[in-house]
Amino acid sequence: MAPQIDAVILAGGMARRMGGNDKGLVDLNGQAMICHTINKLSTQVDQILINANRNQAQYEQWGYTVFSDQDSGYLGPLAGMVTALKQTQADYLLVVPCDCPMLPTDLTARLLAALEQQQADLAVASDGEYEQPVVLLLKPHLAASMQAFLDAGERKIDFWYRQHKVAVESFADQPNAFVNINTPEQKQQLATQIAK
Ligand SMILES: Nc1nc2c(ncn2[C@@H]2O[C@H](COP(=O)(O)OP(=O)(O)OP(=O)(O)O)[C@@H](O)[C@H]2O)c(=O)[nH]1
Ligand SMILES: [Mg+2]
Repeated sequence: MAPQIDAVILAGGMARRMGGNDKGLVDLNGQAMICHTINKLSTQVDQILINANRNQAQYEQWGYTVFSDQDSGYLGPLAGMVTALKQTQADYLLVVPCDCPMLPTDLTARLLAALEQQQADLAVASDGEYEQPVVLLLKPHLAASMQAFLDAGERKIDFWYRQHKVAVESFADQPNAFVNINTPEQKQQLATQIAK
């Protein structure tokens, strides 16, 4: 039987480089940025959860389950991940950021295959050069270790996952897959590219 896979889209940051506007909700070519991410994921997972610390009602309008960090201190992406890991009933949790609108359509399948083949606890995507620490496939039992890491005051995601058996899956075949939008200038550049 195929494993159940939930996805959580992280939209819980302060988006300071975007000028403090909620990054998931800023317009990218006529749609909220997170809608581009949702469109990429919708056929890849059983359920999509959205992690946001403000504007929850606006995210709920699309019918997805929205939740905020258990710890409301803006502790970084791990705070959203650990909350989702504790909530999910699925076999795996796919984690992606809201600000990567060009994610691969075979992201889940390839991360799962890598994880299973290597009998790993988690899989991380790579662009061929750099690992993408907020693009992960996780087993829910990892919640305890992630919570302990946060409780110790640690925040760096790759430091956390290196404590476990990690499969790295390269998407070097899709050069724009992890284009990451942090500033209005980057958003404008991608909008122009998509429109071409
Ligand atoms: N749940 C949660 N998610 C976060 C937090 N900080 C960042 N993220 C998410 O993690 C992903 C990557 O973070 P960044 O690109 O640094 O986003 P950001 O922190 O909102 O933006 P900056 O303030 O410009 O750094 C984004 O999807 C953010 O929404 C947080 O404290 N809690
Ligand atoms: Mg940040």
